[in-house]
Amino acid sequence: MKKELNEKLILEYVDKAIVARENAYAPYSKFKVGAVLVDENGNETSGANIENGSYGLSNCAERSAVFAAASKGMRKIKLIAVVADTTGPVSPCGACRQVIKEFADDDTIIILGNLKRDYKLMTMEELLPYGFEL
Ligand SMILES: O=c1ccn([C@H]2C[C@H](O)[C@@H](CO)O2)c(=O)[nH]1
Ligand SMILES: [Zn+2]
Repeated sequence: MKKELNEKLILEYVDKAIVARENAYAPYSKFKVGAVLVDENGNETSGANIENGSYGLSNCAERSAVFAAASKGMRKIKLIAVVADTTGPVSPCGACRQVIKEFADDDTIIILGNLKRDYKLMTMEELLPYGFEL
């Protein structure tokens, strides 16, 4: 998949994550995050962060996207793009890195971006080296 990726396509995924971010429910932190992922069949699913008045029950955008995809039967993530309104590309939390890894390969493409369309391209292995595996 990496070979087929060019800047135009990367920015298309950044833009899709920006659209997904619009559905974020973040009345407490006001920090909206969006994610879009592509599975091995080319199917796309998106997610946004969904907060709760009991703050600890809030769910990040990345996990929303992965859980939505897995609930539809998706079992292999080939690419995931994440965006937030950050100065540089957003950096996913540790919990989300581990949850993405469950359905990823070492060479799964990770696109980290922001609303200015700055982006950083990396692999799963780079995002979470030495992650937990059963
Ligand atoms: O990579 C990240 C980092 C944070 N959040 C969410 C969790 C919470 O709703 C808000 C502030 O941490 O942003 C994400 O969705 N993804
Ligand atoms: Zn997270």
